[in-house]
Amino acid sequence: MTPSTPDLAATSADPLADSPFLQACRGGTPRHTPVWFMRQAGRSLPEYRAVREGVAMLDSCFRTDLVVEITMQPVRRHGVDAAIFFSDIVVPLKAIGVDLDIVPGTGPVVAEPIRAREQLDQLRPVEDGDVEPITAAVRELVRELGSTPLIGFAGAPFTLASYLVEGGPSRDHRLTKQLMHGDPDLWHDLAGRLALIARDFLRQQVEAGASAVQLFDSWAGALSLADYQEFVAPHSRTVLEGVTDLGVPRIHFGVGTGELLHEMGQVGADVVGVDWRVPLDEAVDRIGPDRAVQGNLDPTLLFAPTEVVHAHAARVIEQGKAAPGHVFNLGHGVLPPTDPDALTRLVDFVHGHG
Ligand SMILES: Cc1c2[nH]c(c1CCC(=O)O)Cc1[nH]c(c(CCC(=O)O)c1C)Cc1[nH]c(c(CCC(=O)O)c1C)Cc1[nH]c(c(C)c1CCC(=O)O)C2
Repeated sequence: MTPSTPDLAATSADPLADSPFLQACRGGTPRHTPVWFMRQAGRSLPEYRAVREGVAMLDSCFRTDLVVEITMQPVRRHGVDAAIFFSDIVVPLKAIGVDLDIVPGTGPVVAEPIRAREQLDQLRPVEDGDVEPITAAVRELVRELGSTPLIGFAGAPFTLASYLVEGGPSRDHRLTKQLMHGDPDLWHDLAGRLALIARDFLRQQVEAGASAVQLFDSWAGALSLADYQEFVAPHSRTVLEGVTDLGVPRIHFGVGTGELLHEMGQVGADVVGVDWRVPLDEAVDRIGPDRAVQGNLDPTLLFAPTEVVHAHAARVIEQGKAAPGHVFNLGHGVLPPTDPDALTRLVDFVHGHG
């Protein structure tokens, strides 16, 4: 290169090169502890409730303008270190034509719950055309977000299967476990199809510009370790290892997964999300020293006085130092009645403290 040639590396510099979130995911020590919140976009924000007025949840997920606006809202308001793409775990199922809806106050409800082999054919692969408004939103968001990374996500096979088999949210996942143990071949076919759907949905988001992914196995904590290993781990591995070549950090999270943390780290995760039940230093002992962690302030603590929230947050940051990288988050999603100012104060505290 002659001295007069512009330095290409400098002119096309990667705006995400200094991202504290990406550095922590990769096991580095960024300038401050990065923080984002599961469900940061949503009902805790008055600006969210305003734009969602009169628009059904699933319709909003297929409207590029709304996805972009809703994803940006918490980034503008709280100054979090990552955006999470506004969508839902059932969106790829809706996109391939599964008859389901998201009922306010309940969650996903499936018109014809899956109980028999003949019903599996509807679970075909997600093609690019099925999710065009969504990938368009990802492309637009990545431009608008600049130096803030975008996290893409999908629901893991077990959590998706639970909604499809039960027909809606379930406390005990009875029918799902009945299928697993009563007809293991059908279970593995179902979970295998869901794994390909989740994998392809993640790939589509990353190819459109998302710079990390999170696989939500929210309800995996309902399983014993033995059942997780036999019936779930191989399928979650298909999803996470199916995006390895894209080179983005992979976060894997579930609720009540204290007994599964090690295994969840072994199915292709770079970062293991931990709920509030297990202190992060103890979680690191279980997961092993070669994974970053994400978590884990109890979301209900945000209803406590600020000094109590911050004392607990300081403890989370301290305990997170046991891991090679720590992304601060809640132990599960933001609860809708949370005061958004409490979230903004928490972001400022984490940035000033870590
Ligand atoms: C289990 C699960 C679902 N959806 C999701 C999970 C995994 C995460 C978790 O464990 O919480 C994932 C999800 N759903 C939503 C996001 C948005 C991104 C973000 O985190 O900010 C994410 C990451 C939006 C949403 N998804 C949903 C809402 C609320 C709908 C509304 O605003 O009317 C939002 C903002 C609906 C939904 N969808 C689901 C539930 C249980 C609900 C709540 C039902 C209710 O209480 O009304 C299924």
